[in-house]
Amino acid sequence: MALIKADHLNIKYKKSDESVIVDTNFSIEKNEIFVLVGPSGCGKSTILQALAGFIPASGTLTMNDQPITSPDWQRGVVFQNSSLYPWLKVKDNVGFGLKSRNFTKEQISQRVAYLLDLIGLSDQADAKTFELSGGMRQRVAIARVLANKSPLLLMDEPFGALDAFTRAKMQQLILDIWHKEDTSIFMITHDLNEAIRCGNRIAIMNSHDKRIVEILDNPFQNIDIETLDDFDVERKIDSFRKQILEVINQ
Ligand SMILES: Nc1ncnc2c1ncn2[C@@H]1O[C@H](COP(=O)(O)OP(=O)(O)OP(=O)(O)O)[C@@H](O)[C@H]1O
Repeated sequence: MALIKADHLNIKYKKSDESVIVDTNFSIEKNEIFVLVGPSGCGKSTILQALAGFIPASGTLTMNDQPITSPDWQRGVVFQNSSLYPWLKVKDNVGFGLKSRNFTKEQISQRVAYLLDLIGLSDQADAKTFELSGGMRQRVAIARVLANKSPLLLMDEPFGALDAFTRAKMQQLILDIWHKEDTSIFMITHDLNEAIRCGNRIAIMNSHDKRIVEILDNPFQNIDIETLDDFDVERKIDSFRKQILEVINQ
């Protein structure tokens, strides 16, 4: 059974007459990284918001066969500029969501310590978030969502505001987390190299169809394109990138 199922999905914003998403179909399997790419304004974030339960959609949209009707901890969201609680220490930001659920103090502090180690910020546990760099803040935002053990992470351009070097490190971090944690990921990116490095499957939208028009299996997941020096593989990746671009520009 697919984790997420979207059948004949339509999404329309309240104050608008026209649907932004029309009759789209896709599923997200358990433990997959599903990446969505497409031109600016095509409706990627709109799909993510419906998945999060922030906005209503018509058609079928289910998680584990249950309709998605409102936000809940089962779907954790990371935005490009996720806001943290500036008055709380790093460790309290990470553990914040757990306090409202039935966990003991001991369980919370164990989970927080594990996550800080996972994101490489154990030394910053007592720092305030404004003392951190952009990349560090984004790592805390990811850990805060992971703390809930959400079966699905929804990431909207999570590394869009970071420099290329930090971005590459964050992509590796996401892959490491994905290997260690029992989670699935829906990620939006503008960066095709990022899509090819991280996605198991790459879903593609163009600027006019208002739906996902193609979903490709990615044979190159986990390959660090930036440091690749195998000419033959590089050529194949280049042709895969062109294949994606052709669909985007259809
Ligand atoms: N709250 C809203 N109310 C009305 N229309 C909206 C709202 N949010 C987005 N839209 C419209 O929906 C369309 C899709 O926007 P969306 O943000 O989903 O695109 P996107 O593919 O994520 O774009 P980008 O890559 O630039 O972030 C756009 O035409 C946008 O103007």
